[in-house]
Amino acid sequence: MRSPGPRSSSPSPVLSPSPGLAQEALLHGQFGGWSSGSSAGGGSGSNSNSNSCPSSPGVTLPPSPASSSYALTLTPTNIHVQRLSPRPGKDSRLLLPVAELAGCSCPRAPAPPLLVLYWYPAGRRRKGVSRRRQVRVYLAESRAEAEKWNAAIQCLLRGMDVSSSTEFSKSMLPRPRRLLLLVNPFSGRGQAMQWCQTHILPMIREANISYNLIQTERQNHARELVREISLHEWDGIIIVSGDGLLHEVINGLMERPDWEQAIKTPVGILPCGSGNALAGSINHYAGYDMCLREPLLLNCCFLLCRGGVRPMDLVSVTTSPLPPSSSSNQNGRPPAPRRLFSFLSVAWGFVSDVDIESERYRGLGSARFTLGTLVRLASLRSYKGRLSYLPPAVINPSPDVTPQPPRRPLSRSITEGLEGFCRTPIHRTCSDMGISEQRSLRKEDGERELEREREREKERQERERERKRRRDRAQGVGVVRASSLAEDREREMEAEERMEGTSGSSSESNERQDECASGNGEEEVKEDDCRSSGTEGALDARDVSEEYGVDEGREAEECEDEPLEPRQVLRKNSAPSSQIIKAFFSQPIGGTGSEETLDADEDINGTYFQREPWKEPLDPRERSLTISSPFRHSPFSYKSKGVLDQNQNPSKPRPLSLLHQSHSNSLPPKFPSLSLSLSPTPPSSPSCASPHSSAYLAPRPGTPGSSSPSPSLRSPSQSFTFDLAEPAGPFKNRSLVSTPSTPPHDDLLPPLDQPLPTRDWVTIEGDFVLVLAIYQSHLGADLLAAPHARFDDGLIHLTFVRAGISRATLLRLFLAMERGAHLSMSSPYVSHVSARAFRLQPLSSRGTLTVDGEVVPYGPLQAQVKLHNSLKLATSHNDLVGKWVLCRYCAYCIRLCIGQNLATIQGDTNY
Ligand SMILES: Nc1ncnc2c1ncn2[C@@H]1O[C@H](COP(=O)(O)OP(=O)(O)OP(=O)(O)O)[C@@H](O)[C@H]1O
Repeated sequence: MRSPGPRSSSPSPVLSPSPGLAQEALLHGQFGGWSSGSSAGGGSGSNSNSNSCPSSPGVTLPPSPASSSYALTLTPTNIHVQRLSPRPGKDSRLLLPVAELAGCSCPRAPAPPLLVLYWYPAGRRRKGVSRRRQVRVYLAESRAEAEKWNAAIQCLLRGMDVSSSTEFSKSMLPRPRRLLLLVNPFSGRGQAMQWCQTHILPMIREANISYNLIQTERQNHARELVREISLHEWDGIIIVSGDGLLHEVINGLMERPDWEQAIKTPVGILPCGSGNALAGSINHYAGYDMCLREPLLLNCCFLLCRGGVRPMDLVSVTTSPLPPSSSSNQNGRPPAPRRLFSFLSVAWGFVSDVDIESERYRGLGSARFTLGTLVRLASLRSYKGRLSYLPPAVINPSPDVTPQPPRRPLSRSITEGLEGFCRTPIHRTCSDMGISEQRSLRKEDGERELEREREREKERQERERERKRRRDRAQGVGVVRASSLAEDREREMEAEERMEGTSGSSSESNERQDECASGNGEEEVKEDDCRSSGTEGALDARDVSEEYGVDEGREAEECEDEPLEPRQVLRKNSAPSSQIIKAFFSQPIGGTGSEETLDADEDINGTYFQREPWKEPLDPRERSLTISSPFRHSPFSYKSKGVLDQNQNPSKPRPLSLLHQSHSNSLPPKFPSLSLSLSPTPPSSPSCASPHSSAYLAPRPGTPGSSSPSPSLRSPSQSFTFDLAEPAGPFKNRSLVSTPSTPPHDDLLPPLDQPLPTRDWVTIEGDFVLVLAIYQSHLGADLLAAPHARFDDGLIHLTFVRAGISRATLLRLFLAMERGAHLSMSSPYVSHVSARAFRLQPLSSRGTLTVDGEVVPYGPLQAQVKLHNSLKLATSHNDLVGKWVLCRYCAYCIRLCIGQNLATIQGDTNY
């Protein structure tokens, strides 16, 4: 039945005019009541937030028609309900905003023709606003009528463009959305599965969403799953857990070869963890009051059912490598910096300490953080370190800021990233520097060289033909003697040629030696022997040389019994390539090395990339450590040489007095040793600092990425002593690089072990109580740590607290954070800044670093805003309700777009 438009009449049974009815009416009709309603406005309604869900889709409703009747009018934003037989003292009208509906249904026959509306109006609770479930059921005149209304409401819920002229039918509806739900049954207080039954699944069914629910069985299970699944089958991946599981999922997506597409898969979170920071942020952005537990879950689940999607920044984080003792290094591979992607935060000091140490109080739910905060306050620590950040004001990175030219191969960047972590002389000897020099030399020689080569080749062929003729003639006389005579003659000729060669000019000699080397058939055989005796490695090297333009004649240098010394002398210019070949030959072939080459390809730079997509080492120890307290063990802390670690007893809390450089309870009174440098480069960097830094690892002076005039000028600092053992095995210097599909390049940051750019960066060095980098508004569901943060603002919001702050002030800071009022707190020890990238260099020997609440190896770490991810979440923004909005660009690009910087936008769309 087409709506005749809103009727302007009261009293009943006609609808009275209301502001909502000023809108175009899509449908209008009369319905009977169903069962006994309890809410104002009449109709049939039932309130429920419990498991008992009598009118959920698929559940047969009890046949209890009510005597009352209703006039319903559907507009693009509301359903107006008018009770046609008003009850005294009760409001006869009810407004159901479409925005508050999770879904609607029309139960199949033989059920009566019912229109069932699942309404979640916001209601005030003790702590915050939460939605309460109400089911309203109306009996239509016919099934067709019920189905038409059902289709019309679903169209509105899905954000489809409709008007009063639209013929609503079931067929015009898009297919139901399909969600993959990943549930961590142990998150928070272990209630995730229970809440699935009572809250999540009923609402998802009501929203007509198809789903597949998988319980995770172990840590990294979700990560492995999303690496493997075919993503096009899903409209979104929803985490029913805390933030830790979402961290796994995002990194799993980024580890896929098709990560560029994969990361566009909408993801969402239904909070069942203890911190629930992202859920708190979603709740905040949607305009709801702060709330926890079930109210928060209902809000997020409701938003999920509405299906709005917002882009969200993703931050690329590079952490220090795993310590060599971990099993990932037992296969001979050196420790490599770890790249991961973060959606929430990086924390060091107080915040990460509380997060990890309060694991022991997990049973308390979110209250564990309160208790952990009090415990840590009682024994306040500070940590020495250096924090550098790139303020957002710098829009166009200068060439200085991006030391890596874009066309440099990723493998090389990664190798450089290993500086200070491993010593790799041999491979660096045959690195890109030697190759590029060789290649540039050859370029300079250019065509002249080519011409000479052609001439030599001609002469060689001519001589070859002459020899052949002689041999043929000799064969005609008497095979044995004649051939030997011919050979003698050949040898004489060759000797003559050699003599001429040595007495001629150097370039001439050079040519003749070439001829000698290649023109003599016998020598060719020997040389080939030599090559083949050089094993596959020689052949590989030759292949490589062909590809990279390395001199063909270099293999002869390996044949020491060949009469080619003059050639060697004269071929001085090819020294770099011969070094390269020597380096290749000096690699033991077979054994471990050969085995490694099975799953890895080596490039000419001495780094390697894996053929197989890189798999996160599933180190059982790492797994267990991720959610463990550093009191029991300190998994990733590295020791400065000579610092005695007296905290080996895993069961014993670490005595504060033993902390290296820690001030524990006696915090320094005022800005202890704090230095702020705006520019130039920070006093030292991990690369400069590491005594293990090798000249081989350093970029050559004057080359891109080089900041020091000479490697020898580097000044080791005591601050960053990487106590890493030399990895064993022939391929020890190979870097562990990423998947074949290269993950996005960090354009604002040099490799972790190289100095930061000299311009634009701000560096603060001193004693910190905490450093927190956050990109969402909430640090926990009840901690509004960055009130101004937006999902896609392209910014990292840094808060750092310096040593000297009193316990009382620190406590006040966290209390104020609950309301987001901490920014207005004035304390000389507390700073808040925004950045696009930062680097954190802990100088204290022990501590805890977390990324999205997960422990990462302790040591230098850096991060930059990189990608946006289309997070599946709905907001109260009308334009997004019911739509799947996928933005192609990261927030950075969007901001630039506003600034009309098209060149940079184009440059940035490649990831
Ligand atoms: N089945 C499982 N068994 C053990 N650990 C798991 C399982 N599934 C996931 N995990 C791991 O448990 C850790 C904690 O999970 P999660 O962060 O989701 O909950 P939480 O810590 O309670 O919440 P929050 O991070 O919000 O405080 C994560 O590192 C995750 O990888």
